[in-house]
Amino acid sequence: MNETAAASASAAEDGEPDRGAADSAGPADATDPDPVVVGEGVRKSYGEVVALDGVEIRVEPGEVFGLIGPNGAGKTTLVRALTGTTEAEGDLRVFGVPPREVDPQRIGLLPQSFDPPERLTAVELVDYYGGLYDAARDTDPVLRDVGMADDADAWYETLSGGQQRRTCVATAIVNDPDLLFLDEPTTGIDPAGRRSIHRLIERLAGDGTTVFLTSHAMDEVERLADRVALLRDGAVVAVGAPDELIAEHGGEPSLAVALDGPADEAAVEAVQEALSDGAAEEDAPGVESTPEGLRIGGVRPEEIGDAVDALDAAGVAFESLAWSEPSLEDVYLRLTGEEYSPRSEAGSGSGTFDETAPDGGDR
Ligand SMILES: Nc1ncnc2c1ncn2[C@@H]1O[C@H](COP(=O)(O)OP(=O)(O)OP(=O)(O)O)[C@@H](O)[C@H]1O
Repeated sequence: MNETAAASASAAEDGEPDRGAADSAGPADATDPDPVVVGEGVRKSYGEVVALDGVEIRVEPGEVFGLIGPNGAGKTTLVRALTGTTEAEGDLRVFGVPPREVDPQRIGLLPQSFDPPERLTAVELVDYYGGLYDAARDTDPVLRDVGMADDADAWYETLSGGQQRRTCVATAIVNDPDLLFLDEPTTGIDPAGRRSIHRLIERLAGDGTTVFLTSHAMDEVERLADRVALLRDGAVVAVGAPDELIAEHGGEPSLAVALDGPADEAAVEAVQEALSDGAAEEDAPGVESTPEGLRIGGVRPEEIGDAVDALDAAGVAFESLAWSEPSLEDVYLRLTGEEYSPRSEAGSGSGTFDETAPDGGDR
C-alpha cells in the first residue's frame, strides 16, 4: 500500500472524516481568501535526527508552491506531515483543519516512492485508486492526461521508470483533488515525459488546483512555481516568487570561460587587470578560477565583446564561452552553501559561444 492509500486508510481508521469542517473551509478556488496550507512551528524528529525544525509555511489557493532543498532537508517529511501520513508537532492546517481531518477526496498525493498493491495493469491501477474515493474521474481521460493512453493495458511492472511515474501521477489526480502534493513527480522521466507532466501541472493549476511540488529540478520549479520555499536543515530559509528570489539571492550574470582546466592565479590576475583597464576598481567585473576554466562576473550581454578583448589582452586562449543569467539554481546553490557550479549547458536566459563568434553572433 502506498501513501495515497495510507492517507485514505488513516482517515478511515480515525473514523469518518469531518466533512462538515472540511467543507466549511470552502472550495479551493482563486477567490477563497483562506490559505490552503498553513504550517507554524512544525517540528518532527526521528530519534536523534531533527527532520523538521520549526517550519513556517503558507500556501494560497490556486498556487503552484515549490518546495526545494538538499537531500535530507525535510521535504518529504513535510509532505508526509501535511498529508497526515506522519505526525508532527506544531500547528498544521490544510483547508483549515488538521491534516488527518481533511476530506481525502480533496487531496491528491504522489509520494516519492510508490509501491503498487499487486500485479496490475496501468488501467487497473488507476481504477483501483479511483475506487478508494467517493467520486473519481473516468480512468481513460486520466491516463490520457499523463500520456499513458497507449500503454494503458501494460503491466505496471513492465513499464519503463518514466511510464511508471506517469501512471503514479494518474493515481494522484484520479479523484480530481483540490490540493495536489507532488513529491518529485518527474524523477526518472525523459524530457518529453517531463514536458507532458509540466503541461499537466500548468493545466491543473489553471483550473484552480493548488499544487504543492517538491523537486530537485530547479528549471522545473522555476518554470512552474508561483512561489518557492527553500528548506535547509528542516527550516524554511527563503520564500518568494522565483523572480524575487533570483533578484535577491541569485547573484549577477556571468561569463563562463572554458579552458583546458582551472585557470591559474596568474591568468586570473591578468584577465582581471585587462578588464579593470580604465574602470574604477569597484566597477570592474570579478574574475575567479573554476574547475572548467574561469568565470567573469557581472558581464552584461553587450559587454561580452569587451570580455573577449580582455581575454585576448591577457593571452588567455579559451575553448568556448557560455553566458548565463542567474537562475533559481544559483539561489539554491548560494543559500544551501553548496559550491558554485557554473552551468555549462545553454538554457533559458543563457547562451553558448565559440571563439569564431566572440560577440555571440546573432543571439
Ligand atoms: N522514517 C524515517 N526514519 C528515520 N529517519 C528519517 C525517516 N524519514 C526521514 N528521516 C530523516 O529525516 C531527514 C529528512 O528526510 P526527508 O526524507 O524528509 O528529506 P528530503 O528533503 O525529502 O530528502 P530527499 O531530497 O533526499 O528526498 C533525513 O535526515 C532522513 O534521514
